[in-house]
Amino acid sequence: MTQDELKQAVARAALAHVVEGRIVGVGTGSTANFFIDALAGIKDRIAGAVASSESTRQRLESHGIRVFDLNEVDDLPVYIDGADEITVEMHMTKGGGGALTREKIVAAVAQKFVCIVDESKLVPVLGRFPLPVEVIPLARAYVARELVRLGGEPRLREGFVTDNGNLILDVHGLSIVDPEALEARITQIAGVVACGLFARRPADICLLGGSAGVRTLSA
Ligand SMILES: O=C[C@H](O)[C@H](O)[C@H](O)COP(=O)(O)O
Repeated sequence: MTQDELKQAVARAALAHVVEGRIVGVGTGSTANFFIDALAGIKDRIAGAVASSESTRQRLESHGIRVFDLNEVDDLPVYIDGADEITVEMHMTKGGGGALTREKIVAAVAQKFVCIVDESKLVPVLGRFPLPVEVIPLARAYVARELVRLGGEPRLREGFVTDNGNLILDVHGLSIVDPEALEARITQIAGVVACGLFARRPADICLLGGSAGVRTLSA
């Protein structure tokens, strides 16, 4: 199977976690896009969706799925999204598409986070994928210096502006031995909006697509 076929398989499997008659939280990226396309097939059985990015909002709406503002939603049973890396502890690196901040907010509201990935994303330790950090433009240089002090090599994502009007520093070479501590440490730097580590709010389950089919993992 190709990587896209594996992504499609986990996206379809995620439909089983959508709660009928309720709003579903929807992530961003190529795997989430396959999920949106699958969700269109059951759109009459859900109340609508909340989107973690403008691109996701547009894709949902193009399928005729009603998109709610998160501020209108006080109870979200499930959030479904991809990841750039995930461990068996359900810790993730996210933000390859630059949507990490809104993803983190929607994930925080949701009762359950279902991560959908192909098997190439499962890693023993996070860190091969550069860690995205969203920063306020004014703080770019300061935050970059602080990230160097933490042992990383931050690189500005050239020509990219987030949905929130901010910049992304992709941090290479970090040793992520304690993801929760590092997430807290980076988030505390003045000017950081969010860091792409999802360890303090890990996934609840992971649907992992491989050549033998879709496996369900949980911590
Ligand atoms: O900002 C983007 C998100 O965190 C994505 O969920 C992540 O980059 C994975 O994307 P893809 O499914 O395209 O590999």
